Amino acid sequence: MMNPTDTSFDLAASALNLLDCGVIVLDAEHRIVLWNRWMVSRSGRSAARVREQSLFAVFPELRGSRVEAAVLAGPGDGSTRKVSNLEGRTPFPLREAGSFDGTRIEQAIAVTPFREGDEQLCLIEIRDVSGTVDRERHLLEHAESLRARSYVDGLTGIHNRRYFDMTLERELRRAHRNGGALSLLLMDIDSFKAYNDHFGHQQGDACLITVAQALAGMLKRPADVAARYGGEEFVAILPDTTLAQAAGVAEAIRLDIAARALAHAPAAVKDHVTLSIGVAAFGKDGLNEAASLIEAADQALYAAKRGGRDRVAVAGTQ
Ligand SMILES: Nc1nc2c(ncn2[C@@H]2O[C@H](COP(=O)(O)OP(=O)(O)OP(=O)(O)O)[C@@H](O)[C@H]2O)c(=O)[nH]1
Repeated sequence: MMNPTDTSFDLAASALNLLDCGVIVLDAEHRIVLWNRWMVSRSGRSAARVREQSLFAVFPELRGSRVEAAVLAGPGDGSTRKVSNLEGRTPFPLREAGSFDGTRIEQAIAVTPFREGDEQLCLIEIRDVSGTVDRERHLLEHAESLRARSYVDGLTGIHNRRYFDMTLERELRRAHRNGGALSLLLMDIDSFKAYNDHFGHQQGDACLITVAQALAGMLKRPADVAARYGGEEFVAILPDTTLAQAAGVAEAIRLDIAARALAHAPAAVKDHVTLSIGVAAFGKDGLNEAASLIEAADQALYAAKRGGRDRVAVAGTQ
């Protein structure tokens, strides 16, 4: 060991106390021989109080932890063992300086056995990584919220086209595998240009929100998906639903929107807001690809428009 009268020893002791991390040195019996000031302020225990005591008597909760395992493992190849990421990040009951009942600081811990002369010692370094962990958590939450928002239509709050495309591909694969039914509704607000021209674009937006929310509310099964397809067009994916059942759902939606009696422009076909709906189903006439299924629903929608609007048309029946 160093000579305590050596000035380099004093220098080392001062530097140790200035370090922005906890430093503990244990002897071969795991008794604390060194405990720097960082440890004093974060643990509320002075060096005099803990010196010569076993680390596991000072912190009984370390028993059975990976910190204990790393310490007990002895010198091994003399390499440093990083233990903090292998278990919770707060193995030591340490809190911010001056706060003895606050939350524990998050810790990165390194355990390094070493020899000094004949003595077997063990260095434990503890770093406060609370800021990093907070930033990490914040970034994760931010990424999650961005991901969620990238699937939501900014105006209406229901799913967007991107989510629809992804879900349709997935549901088509599932229907292929299980030989199950899958139907698609393509819905368009009738004479919406006239609505905008008469009431203004802002009220047009409010109308889109009302219709979108009504649609989403009408679809009761958890696997059903309502999305804004673009402009004043909406779409619904109905898994495990046959063409005939989907036609029934479409008719219920049409009636629900009409029953809301939302005033329409004088130039519109009806005096209230109405929907035209095209229905198509997977499997019928080889409609087993997203593009052909959408095309079939679109043609049915066009037939509904041609037929006078405010109606449901089913693919393959016009
Ligand atoms: N307010 C508002 N209007 C939109 C939005 N997206 C599309 N539109 C309008 O929706 C109208 C759609 O008009 P058209 O495609 O001509 O169809 P339509 O007037 O609904 O007539 P039919 O579909 O044939 O019954 C256009 O005037 C678009 O400007 C939007 O986000 N907000």
